[in-house]
Amino acid sequence: NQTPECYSYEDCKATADWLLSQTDIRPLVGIVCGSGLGGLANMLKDQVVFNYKDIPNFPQSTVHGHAGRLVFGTLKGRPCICMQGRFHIYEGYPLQKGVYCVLGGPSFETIAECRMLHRMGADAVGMSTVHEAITARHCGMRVFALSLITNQAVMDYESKEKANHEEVLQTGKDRAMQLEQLVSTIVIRIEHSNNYA
Ligand SMILES: O=P(O)(O)O[C@@H]1C[C@H](O)[C@@H](CO)O1
Ligand code: HPA
Repeated sequence: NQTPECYSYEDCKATADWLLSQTDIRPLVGIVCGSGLGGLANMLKDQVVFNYKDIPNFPQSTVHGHAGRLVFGTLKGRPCICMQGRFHIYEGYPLQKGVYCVLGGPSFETIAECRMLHRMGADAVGMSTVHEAITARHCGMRVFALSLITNQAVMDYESKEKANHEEVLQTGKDRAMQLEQLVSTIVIRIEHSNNYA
């Protein structure tokens, strides 16, 4: 296993599919065990254990005291998964990040603005979501936000492309079914977790 430049959706799906095919356990909770805390995984009953080196596309633990094992099992009857060893940016792994930046709108960003935002670390730009998330947190709500990336930001002065609302609406339509399924699944899982609380 070599550290890739980045992990694509396909890489991650291959890893997940492989793991799911190896065990019937479907974890509700994931626990990442840091230095010296790998023993937490020993609390799991009915363990199914994988060494990181045997898992397709999986990074390797390099830090002393990180066993490099993925442990499935149950904790107090609830299906869980423990990572005995985690990964750090200083080990050379790419950060799987997505920074959403909000601007006031209603006009789309200029090319100069897109370039500036990109340099500042933004991966996506929009005109919503952040305000709602801030307000909801202010009210003490737990927040999960999900943004569909509907169009590419135009970064090139030579480009003939221009962000437009028709494309945004079309992509929304194209992905509606997947989003409906994703959101329903998330809602079901939230109810499920709350039942255990
Ligand atoms: O409400 P959202 O964030 O989906 O709406 C976006 C922002 C603008 O109103 C419009 C741009 O196409 O879509
Ligand atoms: O390109 C965009 N910019 C800002 N807001 C947006 N909402 C959808 N697409 C965009």
